Amino acid sequence: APAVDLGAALSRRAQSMNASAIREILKVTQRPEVISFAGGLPAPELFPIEEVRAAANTVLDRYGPAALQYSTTEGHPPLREWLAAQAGIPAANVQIMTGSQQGLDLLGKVLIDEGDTVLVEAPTYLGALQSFQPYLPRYVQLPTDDGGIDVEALEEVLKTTPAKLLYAVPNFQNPTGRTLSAERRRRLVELTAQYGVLVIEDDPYGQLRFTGEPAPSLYSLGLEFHGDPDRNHVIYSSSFSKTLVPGLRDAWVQAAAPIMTKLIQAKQGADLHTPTFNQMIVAELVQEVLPRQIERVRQAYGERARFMLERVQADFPPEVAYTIPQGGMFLWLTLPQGVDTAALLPAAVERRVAYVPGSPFYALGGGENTLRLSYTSATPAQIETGIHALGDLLRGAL
Ligand SMILES: Cc1ncc(COP(=O)(O)O)c(CN[C@@H](CCCC(=O)O)C(=O)O)c1O
Repeated sequence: APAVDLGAALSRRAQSMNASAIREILKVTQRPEVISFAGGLPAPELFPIEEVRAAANTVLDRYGPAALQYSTTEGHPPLREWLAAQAGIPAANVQIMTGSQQGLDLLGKVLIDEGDTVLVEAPTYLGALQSFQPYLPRYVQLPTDDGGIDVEALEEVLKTTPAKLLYAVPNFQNPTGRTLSAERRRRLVELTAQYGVLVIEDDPYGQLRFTGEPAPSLYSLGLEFHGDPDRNHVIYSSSFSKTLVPGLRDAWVQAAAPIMTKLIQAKQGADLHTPTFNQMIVAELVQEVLPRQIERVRQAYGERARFMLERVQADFPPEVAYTIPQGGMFLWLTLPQGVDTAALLPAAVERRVAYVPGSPFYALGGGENTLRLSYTSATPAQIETGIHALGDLLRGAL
């Protein structure tokens, strides 16, 4: 039979796609003997399993077959209404997503034309790069420091470079753990409004603050600036993955009507709707269980972050720089130039410890001497052992 050249059949979009470093590493780190600081996985031992079991039963008792039937693309009304009330906006401006990863993919689909300039932090969340890549943007990297995006540099870029959108993770950024300061948030919202640049505020970690003072979301600053959710140039994306559980794949986007209309159409084409049963379960949990769970994980993650920082200070060579997060799941290491953290990973896994090499978090490459550590899914004992092993490895590599 004649062979068909299947590779040649792939679309240009498909040919531009690449694997997620995190997803690939997770396959390796599933081995029980490996202490993984790689995936931003919530602590499994803290999952509210009994509460989810009870909610599932309540949902089936209350809704019966409707809990297992097709439902609307926009999302389960009680869940949308609860989210809208939390944000102080109409439910029409809230769209449920199947994980905020789907939100990023559909926002890429409805906003990015080939060659559009997309401004991203250096480094930024590699999952966003993976979602945007198939729409063939032109990335421009924004420099960041301990206060997050350098808004002076942003202004310089905007003066010379027309940009379609800016993607930012202002709270406890993935991968650096940094937080955008309040005054820089105001400046960023003003500048992007002035130059007509849409902002995607990706905020799955906002509730996981364990120290310092909260700053207003870019979305709320945009609302203040425009006075109307349907004129807000800031799009907000968040998720129940880090505050409740990731496996139910429940998240949401807040956007102005012209964008929301297209997001819904894109979602119709993607998965029709987020699983009905999962949405109803989450809607059962948001009133009482969610606030308790947030307190629980904030406490636990704060302890684990402090412990990991203690161990890093004790066991790592002085040449290693690290960020000090105020919340979230990550801290970010910068090693001396010339160290290649991707090349070091196999030796780390041999010592039964894993991390995410930093280079995939840079849209335009670089960062070979950086790496990301997550402290949330390791117990204090595992943190002590894993950081000690990593310290030995890094000392040997310098
Ligand atoms: C800034 C940011 N935006 C969206 C997501 C996706 O979270 P969900 O789809 O809402 O679960 C994430 C989740 N990232 C984690 C989880 C990915 C884990 C995995 O690929 O299994 C990580 O960076 O390790 C994120 O950090």
